[in-house]
Amino acid sequence: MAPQPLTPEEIESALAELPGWEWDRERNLLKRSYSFARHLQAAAMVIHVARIQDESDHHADLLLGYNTLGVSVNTHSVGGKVTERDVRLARRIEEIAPAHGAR
Ligand SMILES: C[C@H](O)[C@H](O)[C@H]1CNC2=NC(N)=NC(=O)C2=N1
Repeated sequence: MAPQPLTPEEIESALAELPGWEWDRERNLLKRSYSFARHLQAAAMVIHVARIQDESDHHADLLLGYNTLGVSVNTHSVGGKVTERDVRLARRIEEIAPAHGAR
């Protein structure tokens, strides 16, 4: 069943428990930027996030920089809106970020 787009209140409520994540209202997506001491730490996190995304069949856009990793996500199947699937992916990524040295 297609996930329902979240209301602004639901998004803000979810973000309250996702430090560092923002709702880009213009592009209607959730985003977070992580920074690292070393490039390879950022690159290693990309692989881990990719595995999580394939497991959950929900994929963010990832932007790997010198010592940064940008994550932005919404749900394509409902026309690019923020749903519970995006919040769930953000929570999973937050769970693994500290072990990668992400700040
Ligand atoms: C066929 C496959 O299950 C779908 O295309 C999945 C893949 N990953 C996805 N990722 C995101 N962000 N939104 C989707 O609607 C989506 N759909």
